Amino acid sequence: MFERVKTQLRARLGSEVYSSWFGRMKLMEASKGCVRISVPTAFLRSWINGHYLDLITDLWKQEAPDTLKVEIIVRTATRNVRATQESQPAAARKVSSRPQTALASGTLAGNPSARAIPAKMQETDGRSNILGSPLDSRYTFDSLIEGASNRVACAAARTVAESDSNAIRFNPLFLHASVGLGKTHMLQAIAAESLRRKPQARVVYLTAEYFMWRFATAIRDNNALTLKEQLRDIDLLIIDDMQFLQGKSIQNEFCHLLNMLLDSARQVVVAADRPPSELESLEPRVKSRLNGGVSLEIGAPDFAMRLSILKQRLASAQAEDGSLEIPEEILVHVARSVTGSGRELEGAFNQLLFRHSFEPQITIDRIDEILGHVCRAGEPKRVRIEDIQRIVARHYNVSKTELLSNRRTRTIVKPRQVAMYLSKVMTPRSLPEIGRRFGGRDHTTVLHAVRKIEGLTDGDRQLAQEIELLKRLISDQA
Ligand SMILES: Nc1ncnc2c1ncn2[C@@H]1O[C@H](COP(=O)(O)OP(=O)(O)OP(=O)(O)O)[C@@H](O)[C@H]1O
Repeated sequence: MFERVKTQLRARLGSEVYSSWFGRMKLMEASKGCVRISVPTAFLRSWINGHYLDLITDLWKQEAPDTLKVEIIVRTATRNVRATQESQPAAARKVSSRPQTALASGTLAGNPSARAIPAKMQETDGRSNILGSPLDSRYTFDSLIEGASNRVACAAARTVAESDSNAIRFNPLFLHASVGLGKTHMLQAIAAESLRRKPQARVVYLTAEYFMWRFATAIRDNNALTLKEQLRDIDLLIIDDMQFLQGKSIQNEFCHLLNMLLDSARQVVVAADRPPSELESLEPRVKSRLNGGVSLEIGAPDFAMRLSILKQRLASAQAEDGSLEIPEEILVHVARSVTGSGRELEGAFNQLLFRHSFEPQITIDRIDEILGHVCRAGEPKRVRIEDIQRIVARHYNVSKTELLSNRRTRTIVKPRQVAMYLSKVMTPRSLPEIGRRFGGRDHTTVLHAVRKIEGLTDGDRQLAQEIELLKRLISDQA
């Protein structure tokens, strides 16, 4: 039923709007007339509530007439955030996953409905970062552990934070890394250090989603001009999670701003989960401007870095609880076992701290049990060929039997080739294995399909977007 509602939404709103706002929706619950759909950020929740809730409710009612209510919820970080914060409309900041985050009252600039901001995030709010998101005061260069995987990026970040406007060297500075490897930490450290050195500097740190929200709200309230003038007047613009910048008109605005800042020698720093050339949803002009500076990758931390991160976490936990003792051998064991991102390490450390509070003599075996859970959570999800076939068939409105049949009509050949292509790129299965799963076809047929779709997506933007949408739908199901 959820798939049908999504198909209807896509048909009514078009692929671009659909993938911008609905691509990351997940159905959490549908019972007793109540439907709960989750999205990853408060920004998306607020936007969907404000613009599309009635439409979604109508579509559900068409599928299930006894539907009373559709509710959009945020699926992450809810443990740290009080209900009052739920009304906050913007992905104005990236909420840290630390459980001890405290809340205090305050107001986001220009955003009266955003009432609660974690206390540790308030220090620079109300200063020069007024147009942007509040900074988390824990994210500084002092707390950023340097090592082989981020040394070059750290050096560039420090140079940017320390240089004055006559000595700009890397512009724009583009940092990319997969999730949890410290992009936000590094960006906010740049903002904090710049403000520390030049308290009067106009520094703006924003997530791309917040940028979209600021513009969309300003356009709605006929304030776009004022906002543009304010943004024009800044010294350092820092944009996080660039991969989420969607929509042609917002990208045009961003492109104007980027051109204007770069041409007037103002520093711009951008981070994303991939390099500029791979940001499929970005307009070529934006990509090319972002490509014109320096692009650096942050890699996964090695053992030495992981151990340093854990030791640093322990030191700050000990600053709050002087009696806390965790033997070094345990930290070494955790650093060896949790080999993923800083965020996974943080998760492992929080688990450790929690267990330690009622099991102070915790053994390495017990830690393995606990970390088994943390490590599994960090593993990539396994995508199944059956899920790919089911989702692709539904997307193109053909049956799975038709997809696997020998019929050669165009309306079936294309979905079949797309499904084979996705099976190749999203699973570790070999070409012969994929052929077998597609009604006993030869591996050369699968190879032909893969090449055909690869060739088509190069020139056909709509197909490329369709493939991206399908990838997301499939990953969400995995
Ligand atoms: N080198 C590091 N030193 C200290 N802490 C780190 C380092 N790398 C990551 N972390 C910590 O790991 C957590 C996740 O980092 P952060 O949020 O900056 O990652 P990200 O790359 O922005 O993730 P996402 O792609 O999900 O936005 C943070 O608490 C951060 O402080």
